Amino acid sequence: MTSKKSLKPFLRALNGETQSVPPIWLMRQAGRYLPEYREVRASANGFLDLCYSPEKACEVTLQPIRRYGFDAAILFSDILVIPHALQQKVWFVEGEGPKLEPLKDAGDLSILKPDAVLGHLQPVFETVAKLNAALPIECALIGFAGAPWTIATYMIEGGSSRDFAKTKLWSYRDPDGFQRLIDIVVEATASYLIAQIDAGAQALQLFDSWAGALDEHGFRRWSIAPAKRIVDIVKSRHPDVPIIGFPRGAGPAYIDYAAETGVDAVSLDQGVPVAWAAQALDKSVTLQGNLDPMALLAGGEQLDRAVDHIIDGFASRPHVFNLGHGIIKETPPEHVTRLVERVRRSRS
Ligand SMILES: Cc1c2[nH]c(c1CCC(=O)O)Cc1[nH]c(c(CCC(=O)O)c1C)Cc1[nH]c(c(CCC(=O)O)c1C)Cc1[nH]c(c(C)c1CCC(=O)O)C2
Repeated sequence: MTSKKSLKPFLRALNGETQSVPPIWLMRQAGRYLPEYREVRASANGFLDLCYSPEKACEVTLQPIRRYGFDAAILFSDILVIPHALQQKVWFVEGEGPKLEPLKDAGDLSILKPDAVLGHLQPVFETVAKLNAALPIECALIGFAGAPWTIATYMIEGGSSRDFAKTKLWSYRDPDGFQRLIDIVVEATASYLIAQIDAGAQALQLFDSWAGALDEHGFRRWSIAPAKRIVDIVKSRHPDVPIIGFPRGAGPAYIDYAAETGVDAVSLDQGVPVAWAAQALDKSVTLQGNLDPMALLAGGEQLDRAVDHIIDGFASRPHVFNLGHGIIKETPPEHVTRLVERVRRSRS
């Protein structure tokens, strides 16, 4: 039997424990700001090949753990492996980001092959199993997926987008057809996350990176409702594995997300005021965040001040220190060293 005390610090925070020094990990902690990542990346046959090569994916996941001793490792993969596993065409262009052959309307949904998903993703589960064996005992392993709304934006826009016009217009003009796409992604994502836990993931994060683009009604239907269904399905199989929700840009709607989806924690973007979140969000929910990635890139005393503000503001609640969004690739690795030392300075 594992007592609460013997849990890793990161899992203790997700379990609702307030700690004098919060555990820390960073979104996109494995990536191009690290020279050792760039070296492995150059040896792969493109970015997706790196995601599907268990040995290499395991190596790049471990790199930031070796360098900084973070409290959690996040599986190295990408949210776009789900459209790819559904047999949509997905590729990455150097310097431009992801490209997909876009779905135009509900008539294109027959392209998607839900039965192919788990077979396609076997290499990812192999990476999870390797990591589970390789990670230091005090370091937790996070599995993840994109939330259906965010995944749908890539599937419909064919890549990154500024205004999500095609996706939003589809959702307004043909909500039933759009719901069918969301349902396909919900089912694929829930089985993908369950398989990650079966392979050894100890916590999950659901990235709804573009939740902030939705209006009030859209947020309920396309962000909260699908997240709740995924949480329900995953928890029916693995009730004890904590889930972090990240409805980036949700603003005051973070309150509804935390209360209504069933997640154990929410990750806050840097736009959320610390004092507001600390008092307004359900006390049973662990808060993660929310340093501005640009403050980390800038470094220096302003970084220290921003870190202290977050640590102090969340001191009376269970908290996981993180960024408000992914680390920027120009960030000097020494700034991350400074950040980790600052967060842990009271740890003896
Ligand atoms: C929207 C999104 C994506 N991917 C992800 C999100 C959600 C989080 C967020 O909002 O940032 C999530 C993601 N992407 C990656 C991880 C791995 C684990 C980690 O956080 O260290 C995770 C958790 C690796 C990656 N995913 C990507 C890279 C860089 C690609 C490379 O090495 O060539 C990495 C390390 C590529 C990617 N993947 C995606 C984009 C838009 C891009 C291009 C942008 C960029 O180049 O930074 C889609």
